[in-house]
Amino acid sequence: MSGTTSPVRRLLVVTAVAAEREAAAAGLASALVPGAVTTDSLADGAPATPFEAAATATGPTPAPHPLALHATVLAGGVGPGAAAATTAAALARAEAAGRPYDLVVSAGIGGGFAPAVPVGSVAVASAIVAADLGAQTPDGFVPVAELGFGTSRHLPPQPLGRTVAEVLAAAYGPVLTVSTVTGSAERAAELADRHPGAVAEAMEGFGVAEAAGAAGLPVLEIRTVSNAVGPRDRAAWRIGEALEALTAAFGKLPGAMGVGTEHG
Ligand SMILES: O=C(O)c1cccc(C(=O)CC[C@H]2O[C@@H](n3cnc4c(=O)[nH]cnc43)[C@H](O)[C@@H]2O)c1
Repeated sequence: MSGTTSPVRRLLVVTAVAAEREAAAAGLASALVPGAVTTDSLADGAPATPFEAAATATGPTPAPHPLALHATVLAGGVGPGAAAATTAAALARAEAAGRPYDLVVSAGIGGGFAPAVPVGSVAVASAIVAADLGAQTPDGFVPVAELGFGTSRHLPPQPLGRTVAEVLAAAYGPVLTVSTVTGSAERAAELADRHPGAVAEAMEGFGVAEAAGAAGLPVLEIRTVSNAVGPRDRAAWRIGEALEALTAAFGKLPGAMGVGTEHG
């Protein structure tokens, strides 16, 4: 059961930076058979490589079952533009190779809306929202969709999105994509006011979702919280804690999708 229209056999996970990629890949590798996880970095032109889990099992390596889940974890760069470009390139490359993806996940660390979503917790998107794409007017911000151009949000497939949130014990609500990290209490309050129930903000989700949508693919966003959305205090970001939470979350993801751990 995947919650998408067909079973997920090939998964593309898009993070921003290498530390996030390694954390997500380690979690997936802990849940899948050896060889089922590949890492990639279109941002620096590096080729895809099989992901080697830190603790390698001894004995013969079972071949991944042809129907098992295969995942590629990509570090696609920071911000919605880099995320959209690298995701689109990865999807096109896989399609051309005859191995198209079934599901795309935007993932990494993010800011959590306090106090509901504290540092170290997990957030799963019920909607992936372009929170600062639009126009500033004398009456306030107008989203790009209300200006008559495109969309301002993408909706993850159901019931998969909600199931993943439940299995990951995650806060479930809109995750905002911003091009500028929030740095004041006033801005945090404005975003929370404009997006009731928002659980987190980050910088790539909407870009990843635009590329997935253009390819006709479903998309999820999973964030682990390194900092509170609010006054800027970069020294207080708990990046290590958030990366550990990312590994734990991705260790649970295949089970949440109900797919792909069987050996051949
Ligand atoms: O310095 C490091 O070791 C390190 C390791 C992993 C990630 C980073 C980043 O700085 C990633 C930037 C990334 O983080 C997201 N993010 C995190 N908090 C927020 C926030 O409050 N508002 C918006 N974005 C946030 C964002 O998606 C960036 O891509 C460093």
